[in-house]
Amino acid sequence: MITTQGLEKSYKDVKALRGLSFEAKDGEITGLLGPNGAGKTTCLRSIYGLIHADQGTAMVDQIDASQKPLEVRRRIGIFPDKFGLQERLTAREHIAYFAALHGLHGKTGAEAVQKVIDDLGMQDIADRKTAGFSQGQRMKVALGQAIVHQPQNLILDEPSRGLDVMSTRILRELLYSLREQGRCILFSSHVMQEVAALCDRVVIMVAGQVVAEGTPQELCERTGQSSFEEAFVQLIGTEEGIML
Ligand SMILES: Nc1ncnc2c1ncn2[C@@H]1O[C@H](COP(=O)(O)OP(=O)(O)OP(=O)(O)O)[C@@H](O)[C@H]1O
Repeated sequence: MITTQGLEKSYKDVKALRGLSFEAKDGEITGLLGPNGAGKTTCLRSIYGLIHADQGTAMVDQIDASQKPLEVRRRIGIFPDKFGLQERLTAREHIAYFAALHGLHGKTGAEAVQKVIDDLGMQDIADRKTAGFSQGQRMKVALGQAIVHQPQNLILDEPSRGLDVMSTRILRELLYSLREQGRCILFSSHVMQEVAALCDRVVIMVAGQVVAEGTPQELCERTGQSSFEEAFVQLIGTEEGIML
């Protein structure tokens, strides 16, 4: 579970976060939706302990990210937006490297890697060098690296940016299965359709603050709109910086 309470962060005279409070629950996919510059990346970085908020707290499984960043990082998997793979290494070696970074060595490490390979259905590609991998296969390797230490929480910053249709579908199925396992999945996006299709709950943020949150259906009902797109435009007051 991830919660932020009153997060504030300024970069010189730019106020990126202005008292941001929201919750992403276990067993749910929560989408952080907002236009460019809304503060989504700053929020995710505060949760991961990469930046210190000026005020407020980011908690992961009830642990304060600014006070115990290492403990928090053990509980989070980060899905990168670029899959930088070494072509000479196999998929298994890529994932084993991340297992080792998390202190999983020897038999424990090998078992952790095998579990991820099985969970992600990667048996057929596990021992191939990654040179020539399709985008979907590369994405699975990246996700394997993110979850090899079995984190309770998964964070994705703009996950489908640049993904082809097939890879987007694979990612969606993988996220659904992680949700089934009771994990907390938080992702940021400015692509409305993606959020509406994928998320159980949506947190809409503008200029560093939450302006609305709820299920896509609740947000439609609250605004009296039949489409999430119209509801969203009404809630944030503009269409700028948002992709359909
Ligand atoms: N390192 C930095 N130095 C100065 N200003 C920054 C820095 N990082 C972010 N900002 C500013 O803080 C605000 C929020 O940026 P942030 O990247 O968190 O937003 P975002 O919602 O992730 O945007 P996008 O969808 O474009 O990635 C923006 O005005 C941005 O220019």
